[in-house]
Amino acid sequence: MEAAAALPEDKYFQENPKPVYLDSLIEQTRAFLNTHDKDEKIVLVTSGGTSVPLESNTVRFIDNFSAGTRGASSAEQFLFKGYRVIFLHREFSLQPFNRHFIRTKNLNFLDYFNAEGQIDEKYLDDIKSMKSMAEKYKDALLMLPFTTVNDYLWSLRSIAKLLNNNNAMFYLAAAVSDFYVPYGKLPEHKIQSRSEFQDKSEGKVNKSGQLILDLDPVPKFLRKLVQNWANKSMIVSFKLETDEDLLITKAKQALKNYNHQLVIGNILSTRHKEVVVLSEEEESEHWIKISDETLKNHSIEEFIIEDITKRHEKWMSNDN
Ligand SMILES: CC(C)(COP(=O)(O)O)[C@@H](O)C(=O)NCCC(=O)N[C@@H](CSSC[C@H](N)C(=O)O)C(=O)O
Repeated sequence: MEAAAALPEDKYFQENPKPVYLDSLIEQTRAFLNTHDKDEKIVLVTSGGTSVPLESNTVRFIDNFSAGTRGASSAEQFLFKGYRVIFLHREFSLQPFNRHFIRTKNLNFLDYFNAEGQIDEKYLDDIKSMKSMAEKYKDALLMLPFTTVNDYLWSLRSIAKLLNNNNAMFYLAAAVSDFYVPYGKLPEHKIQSRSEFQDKSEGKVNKSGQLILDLDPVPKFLRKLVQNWANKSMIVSFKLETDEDLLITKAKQALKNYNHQLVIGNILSTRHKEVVVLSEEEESEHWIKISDETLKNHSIEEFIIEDITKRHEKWMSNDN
């Protein structure tokens, strides 16, 4: 059977309804932009994985892996570099500053407190220092959540149109679904596990009780972002692979296909320790690698953002 062709980006937005909260997200973004000079450096950091609901009243969904570490840690580094940050993140994924106390090895929320309900002495300094940093940067950080790939695409397009300027950077670390169930094909109610209980029009479970998934490709929104929505901004996308043999080729292909400024390639299993930066200008691959020793007291995002912000300075001075 012929693979379904991806909807052209504009058609996607005609056929898949906007999230109910989109107008409020746009208002929040406008208000955030209005509280600062328009030529101040700003970055949209996307973070976490998008989900693909299988029913409108969602019981089942397909998720994209991402803890949100890359995005949340990068957001912190951008703030330290004087950027304002719009953090478009998967709801409940890791967040700047808070991330240091969530999903840490063998430590749960209540482990930070003693029997009297006070913060345990041994964690007090860390918590106080993170709290003061979160306070210091709170006015420079706008937190905007998404859940589904549809939430993400509508939000990205709306924010991009407001941000489009050469002092703005797009740092696309979110793990975005490549396949989805178009709104017109989405069953309204929970798919029944036994075919005799489901409305024949859903046809998701066959006679042998197998769940048959029929997903369409997500439109290649990166092209629209580069050529239209944010054509004045510097755009950094991430290429995620699990097979090392594919990484460089796929990252170069993305750069060629979309004509944006940077692709950061990473392998799922080594993403905390090494990435490769490929730019439209340089032919060579620029690897950023950190040792296990360095990783004890630093994050790779410190080195990534150091590199990326230097490139953005150049980009802005060339008055692109
Ligand atoms: C998700 C991770 C690996 C971080 O992990 P955590 O720290 O655990 O959060 C991130 O570094 C990354 O590669 N993010 C990007 C992953 C991704 O989905 N990249 C897309 C490109 S952007 S999705 C755009 C669409 N497919 C298109 O081509 O237009 C891809 O590889 O294909």
